[in-house]
Amino acid sequence: MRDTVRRLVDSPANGWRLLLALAAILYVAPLLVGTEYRLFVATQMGVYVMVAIGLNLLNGYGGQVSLGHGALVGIGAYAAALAMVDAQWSFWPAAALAMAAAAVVGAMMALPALRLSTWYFALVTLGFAQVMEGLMTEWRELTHGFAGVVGIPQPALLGYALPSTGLYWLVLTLDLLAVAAVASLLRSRFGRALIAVRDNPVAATASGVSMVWIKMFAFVVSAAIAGLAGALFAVQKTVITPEDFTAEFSIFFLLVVVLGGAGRLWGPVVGALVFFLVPELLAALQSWRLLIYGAALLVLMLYAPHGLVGAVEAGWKRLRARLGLSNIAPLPVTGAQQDGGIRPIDGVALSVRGVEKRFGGVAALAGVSLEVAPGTSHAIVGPNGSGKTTLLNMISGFYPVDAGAIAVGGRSVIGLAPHRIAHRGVGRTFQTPRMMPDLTVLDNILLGAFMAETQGALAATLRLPAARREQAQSLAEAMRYLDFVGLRERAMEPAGELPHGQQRLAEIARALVGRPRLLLLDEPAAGLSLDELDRLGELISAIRGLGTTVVIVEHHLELVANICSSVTVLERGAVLASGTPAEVFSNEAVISAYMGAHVRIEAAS
Ligand SMILES: Nc1ncnc2c1ncn2[C@@H]1O[C@H](COP(=O)(O)OP(=O)(O)OP(=O)(O)O)[C@@H](O)[C@H]1O
Repeated sequence: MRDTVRRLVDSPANGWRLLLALAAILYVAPLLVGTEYRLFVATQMGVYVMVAIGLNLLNGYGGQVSLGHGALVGIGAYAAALAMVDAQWSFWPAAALAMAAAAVVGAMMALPALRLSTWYFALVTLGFAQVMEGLMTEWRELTHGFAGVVGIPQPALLGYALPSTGLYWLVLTLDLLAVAAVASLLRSRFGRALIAVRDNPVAATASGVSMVWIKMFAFVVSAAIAGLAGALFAVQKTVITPEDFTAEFSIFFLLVVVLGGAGRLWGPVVGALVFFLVPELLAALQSWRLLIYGAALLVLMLYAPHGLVGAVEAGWKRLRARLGLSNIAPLPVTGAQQDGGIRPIDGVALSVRGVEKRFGGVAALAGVSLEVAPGTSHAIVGPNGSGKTTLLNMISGFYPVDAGAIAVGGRSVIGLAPHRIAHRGVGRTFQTPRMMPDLTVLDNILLGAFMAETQGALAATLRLPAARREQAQSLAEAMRYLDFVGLRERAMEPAGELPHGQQRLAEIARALVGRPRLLLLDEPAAGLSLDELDRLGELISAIRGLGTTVVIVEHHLELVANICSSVTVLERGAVLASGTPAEVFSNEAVISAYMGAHVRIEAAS
């Protein structure tokens, strides 16, 4: 018995079979048990699923809360209805117009997202939804005011008007296509960037992702999906009025996403199903409905924060563990696909001249200068608080420069945003590793390939051959760098489960996948065991061997002496000494200001 269950649970093909069987049931159900009323409810649910799929992309995967999606559905619905009724368009061009109109309005709505924090932004979207509702009522010449748009015709396919079963099938098909499209978008660099912006914006930016751009992208795609749902909403209801698109309507979609499981592919489907079926089943308890909803949501938030799908996933993992099955997915690449070594990198020079930075009354840097030749490794050392990390943050654009000049490869990077500096070939790691703990190590590393990939979002979503080829290349490249840092065996484990030292190595691998011409490492040896320290030394030498210029902030002076050809010592934001490790570490001023203290620190720890 246990073996049978084990076999059933362990076959990935069974998951697909189940999915196909469910889809087949959904397609044939109207022929077997369909009544007009049931078809109406099922189609409406399908339309709502569509909105929730789009909102899940934005909210679940992108971490942006929109309380205005109901209004975007309204815009799609009005655009399609007016085009079909007043301008006699057929359904498909009207649906395209609905998507475009919602996308444009969505982009306008997203503009504040670029400046505001999540919850302020949510409030802005709510306000926006109210304004849109007002416009739908007041702009009578266009929207027909309170009366709304009536007599919206049925969509036609190849010249034949679809009966209600046909509309149900159309919505079902579009829902399945939308899930598939979101799934393949999520597997691409766009999806990885979106999730990274949600989970670790600093890592995303350092990997070359523009926060502004990716948030805008998510909002526009999500709005376009809401627009398409709006067009379907209009043809299904045949009459639309401003009252259909109230603020509660918007909040409803957010609840569907949260209930089903934000950031879970099938979350919106399950959420909408429960929101629709429960009232049907609870018809006898109609007056208690809101109370039951509220209580259910509270319980869910407390005990299943990842929604119903999240709870099922957790249960599934427990079941697999109990059956002695691994929850770690197999590696998606074979050794053969990984063939081909790591290509050399063309390192660039770094020049820092008279750089200053103040934080209130503290002068973190007071006129620091240093030069690093291409392809060499340079260390920045100094007592705690001497300004080392601040300098790295300024070279990589995370802090603006108060005064002075910084050039990478002879070109100034002053005033550039961090993601733009990353595009100039500057990669970095952080004092505390910036990993996305719930993603696999491999997915974390793949974020580094963001800049190397060039395929557009549409090509990635449609999985065109060129996009698939590029993704396969990135995967192979990521695996090569995981091998390089010695983490191949742990590629499919959640990054958060790696010990601290390995997270550091993984972060270096991520930076390397971006093929940095200048690599900034912030205290890579902190917290490493002696073995790991040896490995790190070899690794940094190997990285320099690739050709990359390496700048390393480090307290571990033996490591510095072994791997760096030049050193700058900072003290209280100024350069105390610079030269070869031998020169610097025998300098009296350095010994008394730093190394003495350092030796004391080491002795104490
Ligand atoms: N974001 C910030 N806001 C205010 N002060 C800051 C900020 N970042 C750094 N500082 C201050 O600037 C000075 C230099 O800090 P920094 O982190 O660059 O030193 P560090 O040499 O990297 O030290 P450590 O070896 O401890 O990492 C310190 O006095 C610190 O308190």
